[in-house]
Amino acid sequence: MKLNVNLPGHGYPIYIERGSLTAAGQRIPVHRRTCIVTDDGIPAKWVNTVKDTLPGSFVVTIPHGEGSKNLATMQQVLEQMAEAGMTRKDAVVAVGGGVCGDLAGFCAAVYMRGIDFYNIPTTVLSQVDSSVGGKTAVDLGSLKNIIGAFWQPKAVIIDPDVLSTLDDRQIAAGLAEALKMGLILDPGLVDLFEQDPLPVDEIIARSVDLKRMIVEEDEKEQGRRALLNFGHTVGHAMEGAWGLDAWLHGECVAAGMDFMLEDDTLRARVAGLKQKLGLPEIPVPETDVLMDYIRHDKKTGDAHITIVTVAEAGKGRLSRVPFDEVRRRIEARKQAAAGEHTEAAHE
Ligand SMILES: NC(=O)c1ccc[n+]([C@@H]2O[C@H](COP(=O)([O-])OP(=O)(O)OC[C@H]3O[C@@H](n4cnc5c(N)ncnc54)[C@H](O)[C@@H]3O)[C@@H](O)[C@H]2O)c1
Ligand SMILES: O=C(O)C(=O)C[C@@H](O)[C@H](O)[C@H](O)COP(=O)(O)O
Ligand SMILES: [Zn+2]
Repeated sequence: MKLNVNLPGHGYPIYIERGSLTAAGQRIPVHRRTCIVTDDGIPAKWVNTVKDTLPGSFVVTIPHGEGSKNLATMQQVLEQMAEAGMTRKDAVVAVGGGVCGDLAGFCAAVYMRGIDFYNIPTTVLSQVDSSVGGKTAVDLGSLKNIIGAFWQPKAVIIDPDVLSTLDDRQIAAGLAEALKMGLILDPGLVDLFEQDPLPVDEIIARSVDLKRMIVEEDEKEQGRRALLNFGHTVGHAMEGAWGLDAWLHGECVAAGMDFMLEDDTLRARVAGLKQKLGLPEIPVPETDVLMDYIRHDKKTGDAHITIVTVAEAGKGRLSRVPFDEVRRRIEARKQAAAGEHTEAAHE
């Protein structure tokens, strides 16, 4: 299956095909030098399959995990690109999850003020969400994605076969972003999560298409693209507050959605789906700590913040609210959770 992201002057194809890794060389034009950025948790067989199809390519491997998504690692990658003599005519190819893709894409965006970038996502999360749309970034301390650029890839190659080596925790965390996509845009996608076994290929294809659609509509997040931030306002804060490698991004997004669901029946349904996926219950940090992180949310301005709420599956809503509305929501959920625990103890 091939989708096209139609953007003025810099549109690109997304290939979704089992086995497409072996054909990467047919999708990526020959460059003089191609820097493949990967991490040390990604099975070598996937990286070598790509490398073997790309003449003139070399591999730069970063340590796995969110702890690598920073300026220090980025500098090391850029130094290796410079040492290899890469020019403006060369390309960066990410083979990995969202960490590799975000960091490699940002390297491509700034190296000699911008060179070609290709994304080959190898996690569920990166296949359903991060590989498409051109958000590239690194973290600053424990503040998520504070330094970055919009830099669209030239092509995205999604091969669901690579997920065969991914562990269950990572699969669940990636599916959380797909569930997010359904909750804001597509009730039919949410329904897919009720099926057994989970129709993972269909979930991937449908999520990617939704992402394509919203990126075409609002490439630089001036409006509706912010819907994709559902669960992230509190989720990013939880990620930072517990330390970036304590919980996975997708797990925190799943936890963060709870604060922004506006209907009890839907909240119960989502809780059931999260449990079915095996997503963890993440303890909620101190409200003041969360609020300190939320002050750095990219949707904040002066005393207000844009939040994404969902009252009905498929109907995400953006609203500009006073900053303290987020505090109120966090406190309200904490109180509700405390009440549920007391009730359970009395049963
Ligand atoms: N740019 C965007 O639009 C966007 C969207 C969503 C998330 N993100 C970012 O993505 C990051 C999370 O990405 P992620 O969930 O892919 O995590 P990740 O990149 O850390 O990958 C997860 C782990 O899986 C391993 N791995 C990757 N592919 C594998 C495979 N095929 N088999 C076995 N192991 C494999 C990696 O080594 C790593 O340890 C976060 O930094 C988040 O902020 C960005
Ligand atoms: O593509 C987008 O737009 C998203 O918001 C997707 C999110 O899943 C992703 O985590 C993104 O990096 C968060 O955006 P940020 O601007 O808050 O960093
Ligand atoms: Zn996300």
